[in-house]
Amino acid sequence: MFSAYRERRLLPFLSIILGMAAVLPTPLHANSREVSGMVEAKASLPRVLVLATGGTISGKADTRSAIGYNAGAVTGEQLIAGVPGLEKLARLKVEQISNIPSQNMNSQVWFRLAERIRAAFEKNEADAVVITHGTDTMEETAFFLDTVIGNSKPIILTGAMRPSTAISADGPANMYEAVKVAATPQTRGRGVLVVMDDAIHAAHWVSKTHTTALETFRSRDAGPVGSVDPASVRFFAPARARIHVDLPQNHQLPRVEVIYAHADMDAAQIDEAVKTGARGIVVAGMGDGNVSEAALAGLDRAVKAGIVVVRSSRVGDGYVNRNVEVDDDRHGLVASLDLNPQKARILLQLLLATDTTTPADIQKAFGEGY
Ligand SMILES: NC(=O)C[C@H](N)C(=O)O
Repeated sequence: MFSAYRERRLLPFLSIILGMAAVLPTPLHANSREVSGMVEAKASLPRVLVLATGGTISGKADTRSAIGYNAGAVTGEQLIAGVPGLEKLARLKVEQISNIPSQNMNSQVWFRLAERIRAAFEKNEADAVVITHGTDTMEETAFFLDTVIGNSKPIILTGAMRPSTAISADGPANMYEAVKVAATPQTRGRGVLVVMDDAIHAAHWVSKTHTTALETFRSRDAGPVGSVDPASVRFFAPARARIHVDLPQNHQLPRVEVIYAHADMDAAQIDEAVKTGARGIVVAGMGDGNVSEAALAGLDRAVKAGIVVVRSSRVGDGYVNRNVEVDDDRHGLVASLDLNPQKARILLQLLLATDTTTPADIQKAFGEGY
């Protein structure tokens, strides 16, 4: 409900206390919590529902080593309390959906998120949603939600590369910018976005590209769709048409394997996927989605067994187009165009789960070219 949003009463003696807060030698986080708690969020501000799922943004140092930490150790509520100024951007309500490192992200959490967001928008409980998330699988959650939620209200994912206890933790700045983008009217109708390190990325194109750097998210080919700084939000690319698939009603996704191609590749993993009951295979192919002759023969066996095979690429940029080096028509294969293997897997899972099963129809959903 509206009243449940973080609206804090303006305390008497605000200016005196704020002045004290500025000179007291309290730690930054405790100080920020105090200050933000004393400033009332205006009723005219947009309502942003924060859904916390875990990740390094909720990480805390662990004594096992100088750099060790556990992701998903701080709650969403604590996280918000450490970001001064949010109350000037939006009225926030925080809910904890999970508290896991995103290497453990799974379809149950995806369905929980999708249902919660759908309900919040349908019942007009929120004007936008911000999801705090680990960075390892952020692009996958973003793409899943972008595909199943048709609403034009903003949905922003953000996270951090450094845990909350690190020197120069990036979580608070990313959180601030995510709420700023969520609260900006121009963000409507742009699908699910990832806001990290001053950049705004579309779910379709964004990928994590560096193991540890703050500047890890990159959008393939054309780059980010916008930028954000403490003063402004700017979009410099038009909104992309979204692929839409209905949320499967039974909340189940079929098994789809991603198989990574390499020199000297045989068909062992492909045959194993067929034997163990995969409904689909996505190949992270070499270059333009290529595989060896031996692997292609394995893919032929998979297609004959009724498994849908999508060719994607292990290369980070460019399109995998139909019938270039591989005769997709003859082999009955689908080309992923600009979806990377992990996102192609999600789209194939959703299509199979909603009874789109022929390679021709699946190719249509992936797109047939621009
Ligand atoms: N920076 C991060 O968030 C990495 C962490 N492993 C996660 O994805 O939860």
